[in-house]
Amino acid sequence: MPRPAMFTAPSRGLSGTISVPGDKSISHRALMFSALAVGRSRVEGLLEGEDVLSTAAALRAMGARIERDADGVWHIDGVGVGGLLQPETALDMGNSGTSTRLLMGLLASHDLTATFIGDASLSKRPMGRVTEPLSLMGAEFVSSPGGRLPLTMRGAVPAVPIEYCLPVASAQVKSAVLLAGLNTPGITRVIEPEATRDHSERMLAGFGADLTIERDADGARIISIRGEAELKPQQIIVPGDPSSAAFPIVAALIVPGSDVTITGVGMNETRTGLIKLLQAMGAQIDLLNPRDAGGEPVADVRVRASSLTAIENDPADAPSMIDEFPIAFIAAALAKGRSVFRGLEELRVKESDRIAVMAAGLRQIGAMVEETPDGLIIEGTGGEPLEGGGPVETHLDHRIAMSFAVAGLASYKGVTIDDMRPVATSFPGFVDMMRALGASA
Ligand SMILES: O=C(O)C1=C[C@@H](OP(=O)(O)O)[C@@H](O)[C@H](O)C1
Ligand SMILES: C=C(OP(=O)(O)O)C(=O)O
Repeated sequence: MPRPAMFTAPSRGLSGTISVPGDKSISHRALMFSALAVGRSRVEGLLEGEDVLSTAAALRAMGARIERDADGVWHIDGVGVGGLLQPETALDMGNSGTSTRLLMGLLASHDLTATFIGDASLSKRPMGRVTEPLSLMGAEFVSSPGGRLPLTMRGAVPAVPIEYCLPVASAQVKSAVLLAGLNTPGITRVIEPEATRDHSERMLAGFGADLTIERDADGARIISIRGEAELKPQQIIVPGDPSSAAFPIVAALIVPGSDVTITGVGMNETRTGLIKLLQAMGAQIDLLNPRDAGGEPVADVRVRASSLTAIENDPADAPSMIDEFPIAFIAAALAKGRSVFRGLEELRVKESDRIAVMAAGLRQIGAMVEETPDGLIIEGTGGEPLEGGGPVETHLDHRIAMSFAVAGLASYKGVTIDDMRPVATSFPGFVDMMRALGASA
C-alpha cells in the first residue's frame, strides 16, 4: 500500500472551539484495571486510537469482556486480579510502548506464558527496563537480541514483592512494577526520584487498591501497593489528552490571527509541562473553567497567536512534557532567538529517535538546528514563516507526523509529510479537526 502522504499549507488564522480525543495513558489504564476488577466497569471518553485498541484486543484474548455501546461508552467485565487466562496466540502490541510495558507488568504475576510482538518501530524499543525488575519478581523472559520484541514471558505465581528504585524517569516502568505487585503477596514498592505521570496511582486507589505514597528525605516518591488486591468496578470519565491538545495549541500560537479554544483538556500537574514552557516563551494561553472530571483536573484551554521568545528548558521538567517535545521544537523554530533543549536522552527511545528525526525534518524545512547527545539547539525565525519543503520522514512516529503537519501551516511553501498513518495510534480525526479550525491541509 502506498504511504498516505500529506501536504499542509500556509494558513490564515485558525479559529473555533474543539475537543481532543481521550487521554491515551488514562485510556490504557482504564481498560487494564477494569479487566482486573470483579464486575462491570463503564468508561466514557475512551481514546479509540490504535494503541488503546491493541490493549483492548490483548485483554479480550485473555478473557476480559470489552464492549462498546452505540453511544461510544465502553463496558468492561473484569476477571478479578490474577484471573487473566493464557492467550492462544501472540499478543500484537502494534506501535504501543505503553500497552507492551504495562501488560508485561500485569502478566508477570499471572500463571501464564505470553508472547509480545509489535511493528517495526516497537520492535526497536528497549524492554530491558521492565524485564529487569519483573525478573527480580520471578518472571522469566526470552527476548530478541538487546531485550527487544518479539519477547516471550513466563509469569511467576506467586511472584516475589520487591522494592525498586527507578533507574530512568518512566511512568511505564513504574506502572509495570506496580501492576505486577497487584497479584503479588505482600508489599511491592517503587521509589521514584523524579516524578512522572501518576495516573496509575490515582486510578488504582480509585479501584480500591491499598496504595500509599510517601516522600523520602530527598523528595523521592515512595509508592507502595499491597498485593492480592480486590478491585471494585468503576465508572471512569477520560479527560482530553494534553499530549494531543499540544498540536492545536502550538498551531494556534504560530499561525497569525488565531484564536482557538480546546475544551476538557487534562491538567494533571504531571502533564502540564508544555503549557508552562510555552507560557514562559510568551504564549497567550488561558486556562478557563478549571474543574474535576473522574478524579483528574481538567480545564478549557484558550490559545491566541503570540510572538514567542526562545527558551532553555529545565531538564527536571522533562517528564511532565515528555511526548510534547517534538511540537515544542516547532514552536522554538518560530520563536525569536536561540532555544536550548537538554536532558532529553529518553526521546531517543520513543517511536523514533525523536532528537535525530526532528533535527533532520527541521533542517529539511529550513530551520537552523544543532543536534546534541541529549537535545537540540534551535535558532528561531522570530515569527517569520519557515521555508517549508519535504517530504519529511516520520519513521512510524505519530508525534513527528503531527508536528510537521503543524509546521506547514506557518511556512512559505508548505510541508509534505511522507506518511500520516501513524497518527491513528493516538489522534484519530487529527486532520479533520485541523481543517475544521481552518488549516489548509
Ligand atoms: O505511562 C504512560 O502512559 C506513558 C509514559 C511515557 O513513557 P515513559 O514512561 O517510557 O517515559 C510516555 O512517553 C508514553 O506516551 C505514555
Ligand atoms: C511514547 C509514546 O507512546 P508509547 O510509549 O506508548 O508508544 C507517545 O505516545 O508519544
